[in-house]
Amino acid sequence: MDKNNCNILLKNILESNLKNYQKGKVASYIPALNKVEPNLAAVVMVDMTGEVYKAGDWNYKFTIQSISKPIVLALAILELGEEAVFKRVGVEPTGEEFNSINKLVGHPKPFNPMINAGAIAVTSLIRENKSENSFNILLKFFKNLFGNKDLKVDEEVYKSEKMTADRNRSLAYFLKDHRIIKGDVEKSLDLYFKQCSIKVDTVDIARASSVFANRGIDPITGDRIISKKVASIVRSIMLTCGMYDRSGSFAIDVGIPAKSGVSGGILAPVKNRFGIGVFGPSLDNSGNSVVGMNVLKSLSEELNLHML
Ligand SMILES: NC(=O)CC[C@H](N)C(=O)O
Repeated sequence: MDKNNCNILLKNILESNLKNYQKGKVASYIPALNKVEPNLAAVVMVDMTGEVYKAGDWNYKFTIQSISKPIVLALAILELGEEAVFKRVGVEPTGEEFNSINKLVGHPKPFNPMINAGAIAVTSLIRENKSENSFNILLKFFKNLFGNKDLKVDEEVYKSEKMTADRNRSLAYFLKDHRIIKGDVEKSLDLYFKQCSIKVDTVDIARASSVFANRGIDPITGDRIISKKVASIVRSIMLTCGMYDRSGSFAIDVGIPAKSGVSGGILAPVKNRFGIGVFGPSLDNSGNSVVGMNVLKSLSEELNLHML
């Protein structure tokens, strides 16, 4: 695709969808997230030759939040194998909010790894080894997958979440009581808060997305980061569960696997075509970026990206 034309297309799509930020709200249940300007917006695409197209506030930094969930899922499967991971977490949608406790009662194995309960269970599987603590193992994998050696934790957001995470703490202790989490609960929670607080920009999100789109190979460096099978598992779970209880309507409208985070990012890999990252901090009531979803819908229509 001609680079100039594609950059213009992205700019036009972003501008025509920007006003939708007024239909949502910036997350405030983690107090440090509430400081952002609601009308920031960005879209970045990486194609399978490694070309990068971008528009808007693409270098604005935000915390990755739930977009870390598919990444840690990939790491856990690589470290422990599919069987061990899916013994602790399922692969079915819940139709509930991302931090819901409802479905755990009577069914302590979390429904899927994209909701908080399932993600905390997956994070608890990342164990330290003789030479490295579990956060370093996790961060090293993120740096590799994002092609960015400078990734680090936003300390303010990390502390803010840690101090206000009563819901996540209750989910984790419930999982421990049912032996879904086996180790130290506070350690698993701390690792989860840190993974959610890693600072990224929309280019980082698009690059990580391009690895999933390119079936495990980074299109910019040509390095294999994850196996084809792991890329396929993660894309599949994103399609059915990545947008929480909007996943079904998002699949109909947009037709691209996607994972959102409460700071406003969405990672959306289009197999064999593009890694897409979008950003807009104003959220709908399911916790998904309003501008981000609209931009993805327009892109899907303009570039014929719907998979079904
Ligand atoms: N949907 C999200 O991005 C949620 C992530 C956030 N850190 C939480 O656990 O509540």
